[in-house]
Amino acid sequence: MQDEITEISNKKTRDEDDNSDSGGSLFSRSPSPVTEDGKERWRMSDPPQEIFDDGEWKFQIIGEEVDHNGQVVEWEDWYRKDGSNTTWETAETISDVQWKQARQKARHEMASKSLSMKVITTTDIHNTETHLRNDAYNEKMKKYSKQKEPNLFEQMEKLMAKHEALDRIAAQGSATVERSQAGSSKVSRSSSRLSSKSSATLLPGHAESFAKSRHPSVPSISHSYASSKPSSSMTILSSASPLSPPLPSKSIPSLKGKEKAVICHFSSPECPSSRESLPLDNHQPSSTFSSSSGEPTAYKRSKQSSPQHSDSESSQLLFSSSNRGRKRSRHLIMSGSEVEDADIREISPFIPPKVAPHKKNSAASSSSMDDSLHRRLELEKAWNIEAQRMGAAPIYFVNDIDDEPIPSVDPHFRYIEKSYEFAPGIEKPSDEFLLRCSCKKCTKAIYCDCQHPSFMLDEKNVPFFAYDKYGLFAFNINKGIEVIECNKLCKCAKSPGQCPNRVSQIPRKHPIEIFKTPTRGWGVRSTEAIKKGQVLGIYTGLVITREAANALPGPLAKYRFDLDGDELANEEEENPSTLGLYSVDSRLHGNWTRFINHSCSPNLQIYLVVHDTPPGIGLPYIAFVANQNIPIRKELTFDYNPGQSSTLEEGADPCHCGSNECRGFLFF
Ligand SMILES: C[S@@+](CC[C@H](N)C(=O)[O-])C[C@H]1O[C@@H](n2cnc3c(N)ncnc32)[C@H](O)[C@@H]1O
Repeated sequence: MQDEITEISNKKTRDEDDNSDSGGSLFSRSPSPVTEDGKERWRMSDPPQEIFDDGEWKFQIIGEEVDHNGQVVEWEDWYRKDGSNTTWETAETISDVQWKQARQKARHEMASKSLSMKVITTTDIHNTETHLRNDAYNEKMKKYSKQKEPNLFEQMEKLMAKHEALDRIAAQGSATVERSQAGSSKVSRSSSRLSSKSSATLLPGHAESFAKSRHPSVPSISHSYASSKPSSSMTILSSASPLSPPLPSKSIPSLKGKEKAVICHFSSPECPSSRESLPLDNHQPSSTFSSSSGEPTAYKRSKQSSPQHSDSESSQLLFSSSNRGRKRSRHLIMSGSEVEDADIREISPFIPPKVAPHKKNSAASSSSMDDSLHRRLELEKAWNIEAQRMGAAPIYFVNDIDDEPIPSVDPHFRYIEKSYEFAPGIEKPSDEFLLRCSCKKCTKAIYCDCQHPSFMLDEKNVPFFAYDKYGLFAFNINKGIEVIECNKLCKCAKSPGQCPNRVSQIPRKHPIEIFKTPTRGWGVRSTEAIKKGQVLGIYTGLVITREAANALPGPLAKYRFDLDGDELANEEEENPSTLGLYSVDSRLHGNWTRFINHSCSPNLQIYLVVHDTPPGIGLPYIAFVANQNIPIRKELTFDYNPGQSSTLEEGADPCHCGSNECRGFLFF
């Protein structure tokens, strides 16, 4: 049999060579199925049968590509027993397929990565590999059925026990600190008390999907690309109150290996991080760091020991003492767990803000002051721990307008600096679908494989990058086009800073103040001047379907951002990348960008960028870039709806952007 196949394939190669000059399509190059002396050389399989059953066309796709013109396709990865490898297949003949060894291995690897089947809601069937995965998955399940079924409940119990153990350690740690600081200020005591613990919990609905995941059912082929049926995968979300992670303490287990742990108080001159970063008047929030002497308050403070900056305060983190110089890898230890992130290049300190002087000396006012201050510190702490873990500059809350200490965020809100969370039923496509390049340095887009599907082409169809050599956005693309950045799998990019085409992935370097405005709720500004073209961050949150987003009642839709790039389109312009499948909801997960207010004359604009999802599937990030030089502490704004005219529509709120070009109303 094998000889026959080899013979057929050799013959085919000879024939192809003979016809190699004929040009034209793959099919015009194929030899005639009949030889000159009238013998059958090879036989084409029949075209697909159009079987309409309940209105569905039943066919299966073998391999990764199909020809849209309905012509015969030759496949590289498989052959039939008779040696042919052409065309579409009906379900009945599919068992005949022999996978080539390398592909077989790849399929099994793909299937073994996950027990759940990915269902990608996309019209792009080229990328779904639906049959391939389905088939490989079935083979794998057949193999598994002979083995002991993995008990996922047991695994979950183990996981929960582990988290409980960590909680106990953290609780003991906090108690140790509390005892050792008896007599210190109220703020530090209450911040210990309010520190919460982390535990793993199954959210409502997940228990069911978890149980299902023990006997996952393989979605049918037609489902896989005809609908966005939720997959049976399980999600365990940590319910650790992100607002108050446990305080690190001296009783926390030490660093791995030989490195010695030192306690770093941000306000202490001993702290490597504070020494590097001070004095940084740009990094200080306006109301909290004004200093009459002109010397930055935070710097002055670092020289004195204040009870407000005691060990138990939120700004306490542990760093590895092996740090040398600025570009080192640090170990950041939080609540007994160690996070190592070589990408953390510049850790800016979270410096506890100055306490405003008490005007009234009554116990009541001082306790409410403590409470406000405490709430602000807690939120700043939670957000900055996460921002800092991602190597991003600090975030502060400032209110010079009234007594509201912080914006009202949901108690379960979780800060995410630079990625999406996905709602149950929506899965992030696996990294297998990511493009990758093998350039050493991505100096020219034309040589960078990541740019092949890009629409960023000049008039000669030559691709170009979206950023200039200084890492600034070049404003050279049509609105709505997805910028394709290199990703973690590319050869060029060991870390975002090393590739000129990973700009939106570089940790944010500008500190952010979330401040109360007189008329627009809370807004955003930076404590540093910002250059035109500087990319500031991406909108993060929970990815939900468009249907779910449309069902959100008005007030809840405030933090919704549709991933269709409509905000980029002008009235006259068609948006080329409108897929409109998903929205991002930043009510429960998100970052500082959720506070960016609208202006009819904005100083930021947005663009679409992909780096950890494939292009063209409706899951880009929304990146914010300065469209002009922005002075220090000027409010950062973007236009929520650039195509909107100023005609009043029902439900529109009055716009208070204050611009001369104000269109008068806010539209969503
Ligand atoms: C995404 S939120 C921005 C953050 C918001 N200011 C807050 O305090 O949470 C959008 C909401 O902010 C308010 N907002 C934003 N820009 C505004 C403007 N130019 N005029 C009036 N209200 C504005 C509106 O209430 C709007 O629904």
